Amino acid sequence: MRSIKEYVESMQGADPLPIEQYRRDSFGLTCKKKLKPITPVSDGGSKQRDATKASPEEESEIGCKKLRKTAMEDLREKGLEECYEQALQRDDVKAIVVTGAKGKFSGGFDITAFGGMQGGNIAPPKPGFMSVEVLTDTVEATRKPSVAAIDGLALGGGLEVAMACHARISTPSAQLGLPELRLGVIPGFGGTQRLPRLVGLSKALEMMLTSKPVKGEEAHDLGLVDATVSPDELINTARQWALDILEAKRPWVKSLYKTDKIEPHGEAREILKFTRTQARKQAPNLEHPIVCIDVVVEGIVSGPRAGLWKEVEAFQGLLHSDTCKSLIHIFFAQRGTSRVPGITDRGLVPRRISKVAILGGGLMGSGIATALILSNYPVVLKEVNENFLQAGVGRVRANLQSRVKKGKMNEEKFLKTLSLLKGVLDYESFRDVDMVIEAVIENASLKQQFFSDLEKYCPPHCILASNTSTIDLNLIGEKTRSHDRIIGAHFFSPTHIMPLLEIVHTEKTSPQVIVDLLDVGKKIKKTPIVVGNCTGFAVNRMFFPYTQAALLLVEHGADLYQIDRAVTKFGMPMGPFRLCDLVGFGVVIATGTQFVENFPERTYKSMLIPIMQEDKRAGEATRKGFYVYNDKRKASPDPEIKKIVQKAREISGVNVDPKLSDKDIVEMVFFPVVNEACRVLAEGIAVKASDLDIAAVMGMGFPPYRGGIMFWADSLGSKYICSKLEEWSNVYDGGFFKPCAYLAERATKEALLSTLVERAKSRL
Ligand SMILES: C[C@H](O)CC(=O)SCCNC(=O)CCNC(=O)[C@H](O)C(C)(C)COP(=O)(O)OP(=O)(O)OC[C@H]1O[C@@H](n2cnc3c(N)ncnc32)[C@H](O)[C@@H]1OP(=O)(O)O
Repeated sequence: MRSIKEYVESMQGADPLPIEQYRRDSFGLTCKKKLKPITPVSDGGSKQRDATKASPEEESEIGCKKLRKTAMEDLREKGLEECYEQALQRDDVKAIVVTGAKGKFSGGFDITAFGGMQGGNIAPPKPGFMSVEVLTDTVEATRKPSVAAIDGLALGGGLEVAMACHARISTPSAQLGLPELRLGVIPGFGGTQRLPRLVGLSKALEMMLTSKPVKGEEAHDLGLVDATVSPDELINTARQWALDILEAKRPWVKSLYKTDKIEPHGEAREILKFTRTQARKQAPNLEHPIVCIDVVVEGIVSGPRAGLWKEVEAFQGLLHSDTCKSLIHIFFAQRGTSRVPGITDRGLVPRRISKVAILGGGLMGSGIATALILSNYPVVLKEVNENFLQAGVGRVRANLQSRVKKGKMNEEKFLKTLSLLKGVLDYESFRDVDMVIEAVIENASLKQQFFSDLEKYCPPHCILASNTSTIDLNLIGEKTRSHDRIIGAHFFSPTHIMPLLEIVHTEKTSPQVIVDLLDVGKKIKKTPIVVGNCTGFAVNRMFFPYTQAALLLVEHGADLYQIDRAVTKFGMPMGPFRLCDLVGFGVVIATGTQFVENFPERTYKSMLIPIMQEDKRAGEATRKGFYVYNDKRKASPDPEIKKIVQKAREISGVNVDPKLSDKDIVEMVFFPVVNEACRVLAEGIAVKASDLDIAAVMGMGFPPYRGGIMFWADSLGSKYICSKLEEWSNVYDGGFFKPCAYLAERATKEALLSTLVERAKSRL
């Protein structure tokens, strides 16, 4: 018998491709490294090469240049298909191992190519080329066995290639998943058909609908991979496995035709019914989860080949949907937030932050402390007295315990993480910290005092950050001489969960300090947006008209519960009144006052909340706000509210309008938000519109499948939005609805709001 090397051609480095650089490879999947062509393996194991041909590096260079063409041209020119053709033709190749390089398998199809196909710049692929012709009729159907050797990520198209192989070997830490639904499409290379046949309907639907990957070990338990081995053993095990298949020592499995994992008929029907109901309930505005279920069903009912063709057709349709365009925009916008012109392009290297201090152990301070210790930062938490300190430390402990309860953390890790927290009552432990985050109540003079203390006790290099959500940072730092190291680190509650971090800088904040905080933000797994200094910064300022518009509408006759229902139906996690209850009327009034003082010409002064306070209502905490709350914090409309609203209407003396439709309500609530977002952009508070999209999605819960506030606005058109605002501005007193100059100018040109052509100098 000949040696393994003589039989097996490893396609290592060829296809599918490693994830590291995430560039488009020659068959449309993402890769980092340049491609290497197939390298024949001789008897002695040494590599042979035809000297008349280009070196592997030269060839891969050519391959990479070709990548700039269309995804499908690339696919046809030199990709999996061609590599397979070569491997199938060669007599010395008896079996095939498909793998990535440098510990990565594949991140899936190149998402940038989606944009090209949507815009018509990239020719759409021939229907079924990859899923039927290449993967099913070549890779899976061929007479030479293929084994996928998976390390690192195997996502989307990458996993779909692996599933077309006759076996899969992975490392225990590899991550395998089909996250296409997160992008508004469904798996398009046969994943909807093969995954249910490998892991069963129930798990396959869960993996696709949640987009969550599984680790190698779980994948093994599920039957998605056939064995897990260490990275060192991966290729050899895969080679041996392929040989074993060839020699009939192991089964030659075509996963497309497996049936043993699909649940029995009755059970399958129940699973599908339940999943469909859940999908409709959880995402009533989304079509693609239901399409995904339909495609899976087609395969079960009419056979996997029919399922494959339905998948091809459905994928093409979804690719051009608004949902897909929006979600792809969000994917890239999120990754673009850490690229800050004038800051991150200076070559600055983030300094090491070894220890952080937090001032104030309330809800925000304890949440920030939790986020930091979870990422292994030692934290000093200071409070003013023992009681407050114990309460703060207790909150951190409770945050961690909830992770233990959910199985996200074991007891040992819990104790180790908590040991990183030190509670103190004085500033002594601040002498060697690299960063302080102040998280005390929103009171400018109190904050000024604290910052002047910090300047005395902290080392001169220490970053002085404030978690203020509205107060001007220049005011906070007024009594210090440390303006270059003062920065805003605005977290969102609940801090250890919410993904957004708004980094606010003044004209004097040093770029190094911004780069340092960006790095900390990344390490604690937050998405940072860097913005300029003003009242409310970008997120709160942009969204202050959200509540204001809702109050205005109620005083003008709208039903407040209808407003909340219309806004939730649009896709927000909760309506403006439910949000006010959650935040508490104290905070709503405190932040509202900042806006009334700073932007008097465009704030709507409603009496509704002060009257509610007189009625001893403060929001959810007091179980009474716009809603009443039971023991389980379930909100129910309160019939008593009518009287309070009536009183507010009488004080305002406004005319009551005819009934508004849900569409009117959504527009009247969100167009003022768009208007303020335009101001924020025009003033240079935000560097790019896509940052505001991410701020809206991650800070306010704006539905990502609408692409964020500016992306959504552009889908409606600046002219339409401006005309509506003008119309309402004429009907309602005051400047609340008045379109800003930027919006009006865009509307005249019928231009996009998100493309900045001429704008005020960026404050960065
Ligand atoms: C037909 C098929 O069924 C369709 C498909 O395969 S659709 C694609 C399915 N794959 C995915 O959805 C994976 C998307 N990518 C990810 O989830 C994450 O990027 C990841 C887990 C792979 C890596 O995460 P992480 O290490 O944090 O790196 P991250 O910052 O996200 O990405 C690094 C770079 O790669 C890019 N990138 C990542 N995946 C990409 C992809 N599939 N296509 C194009 N670019 C991609 C990012 O945009 C980013 O670019 P930048 O440096 O210029 O900003």
